[in-house]
Amino acid sequence: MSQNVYGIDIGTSNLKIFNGQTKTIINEKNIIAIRNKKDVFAIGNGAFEMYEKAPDNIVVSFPIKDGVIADIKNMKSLIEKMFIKLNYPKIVRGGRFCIAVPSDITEVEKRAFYDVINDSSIKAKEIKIVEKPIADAVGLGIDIDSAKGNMIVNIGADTTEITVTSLGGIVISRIVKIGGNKLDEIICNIVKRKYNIMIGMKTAEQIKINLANAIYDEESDDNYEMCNVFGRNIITGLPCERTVTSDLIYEAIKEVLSSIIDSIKQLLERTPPELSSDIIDTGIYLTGGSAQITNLSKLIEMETDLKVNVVRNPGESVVRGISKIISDSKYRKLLYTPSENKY
Ligand SMILES: Nc1ncnc2c1ncn2[C@@H]1O[C@H](COP(=O)(O)OP(=O)(O)OP(=O)(O)O)[C@@H](O)[C@H]1O
Repeated sequence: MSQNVYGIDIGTSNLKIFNGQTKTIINEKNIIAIRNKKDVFAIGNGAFEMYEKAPDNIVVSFPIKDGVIADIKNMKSLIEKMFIKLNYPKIVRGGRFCIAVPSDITEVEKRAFYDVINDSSIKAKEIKIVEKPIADAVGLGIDIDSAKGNMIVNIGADTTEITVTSLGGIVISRIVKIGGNKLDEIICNIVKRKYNIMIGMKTAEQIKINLANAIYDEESDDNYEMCNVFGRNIITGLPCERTVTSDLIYEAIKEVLSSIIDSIKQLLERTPPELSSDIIDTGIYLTGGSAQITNLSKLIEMETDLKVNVVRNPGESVVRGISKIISDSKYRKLLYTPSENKY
């Protein structure tokens, strides 16, 4: 049966919306292009096309920074226009909304996510929020009411959220401000340092997706890969092309990956022993778009001696969880309304 319900995961890099009418998920870049400081020129994937290419009168920006809303005005405009673009405006009238929020942020920051819908032109009947790791757990198919402890590590664009859940709640959780964007940034830096070539963040992301490998064996030819990149030579100022290899990318990213693993180990050390034994049994669940880095799950397994589970399309695990939560009344207890604070 179709339902007038919508689930939203507002990430730093991607905006994911579940539509209960069509039972579909859309996943677009969470970015907006504003022309002449006032007109919304483009949103989502269309605005991302313009990123790092737009003339001075068009400002292309991401309204979320480090997992929290940095620009509420643009975030509201983006959501409103996204619903119009997806042709939802007629059906959302009177709809019920569920928004996922990071757990390790302040109540004021959580309230801002709620206000994105509440203060917009969308006429919602009900708006609830759910903690992201809880939605992640439901999306992973974990029995949320069980007394068994689970560790979920969600590696997104700006953040890594590490959480231990049990009995439908969060036992401990920590957000580290490191994710896929940090890797893109250091890939830009190493290409500049090594080859005197300036590349954009989009090119760096493509290099990461094609070449990043969390385990690199210098003795083996199997993991040696390369790709051609285009940029600007900082000495001549001219456009140029250059081959970048996987060993260079490994050297660049290995420290960032090891600091993520250190944070996982720190949370394991703080986990109550009874829950630790459950985690030994079930292993760690790895989610978020950056979980797709080649061999990252294997590296975490080697470093922690724990099994690591990765699901298909890990970047949509949270929104898959929200879709289940909002569609089934048995999950209603996981939803709440944040307190009305001013920010
Ligand atoms: N195949 C891939 N290999 C490596 N990284 C990838 C791949 N696909 C996507 N990513 C990275 O995943 C990140 C986006 O993941 P995700 O959608 O979970 O983040 P988000 O929810 O927008 O961010 P956050 O959780 O930090 O708010 C980006 O940094 C992107 O480059």
